[in-house]
Amino acid sequence: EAEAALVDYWRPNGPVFREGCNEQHTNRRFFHYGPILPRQSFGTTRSTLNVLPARLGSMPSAVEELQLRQRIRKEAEGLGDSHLDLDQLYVNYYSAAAKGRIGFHHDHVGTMRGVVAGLSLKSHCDFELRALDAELCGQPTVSLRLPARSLYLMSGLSRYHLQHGIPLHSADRLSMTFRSVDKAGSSGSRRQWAREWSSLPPAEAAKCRWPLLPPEQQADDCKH
Ligand SMILES: O=C(O)CCC(=O)C(=O)O
Ligand SMILES: [Fe+2]
Repeated sequence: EAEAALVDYWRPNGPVFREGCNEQHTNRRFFHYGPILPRQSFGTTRSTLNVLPARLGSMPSAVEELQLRQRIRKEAEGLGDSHLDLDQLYVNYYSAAAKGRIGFHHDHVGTMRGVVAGLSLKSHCDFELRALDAELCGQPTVSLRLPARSLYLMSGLSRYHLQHGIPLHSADRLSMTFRSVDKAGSSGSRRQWAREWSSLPPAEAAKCRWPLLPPEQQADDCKH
């Protein structure tokens, strides 16, 4: 039931379909929540993410109602990442008809903290891992089956060393990838991370890709 609601929300021609965008090279429909992303960091397969320091947008209400972040944190306990805010979310809809896939890449190290968590919904898929080490070049990739309704966690080797990718698949799949913005390790100061979206200079704002949901109202706003 919960899975059906999530799949329905992001389905092709569903309620938020128009707010997503197609990733040019790999035909995924893509929705993003949390930090503001600079436009120029899109379309590369090398690093998926760079962020602009300002307040973070909210998570979709279904994510909070299902307590997905709390549930993932529980599963990731013991992986050595003590700041699992999981405040950045990519939702990818891979349509079989559109030949959706994702090429080999590393998730950005430096702007995103250690653990990356991914949910696979609607269909299973193959998840491929490869090493770039010269001595392992030419070795076959490692292929894992991610079952439908499963969670994977990348840390250590899979996060920092190997690249991952998802090849074409014969059924539609929806994935939700959660990460944690590394505010401490980034170039943004505390004050910059607290910036309201409305205070971004127009020239800077024009170069951004905006999350689908704005920040939650601050408690102070409600008191007036
Ligand atoms: O669809 C997935 O599970 C993987 C998505 C992914 O690797 C990414 O967004 O960086
Ligand atoms: Fe990735």
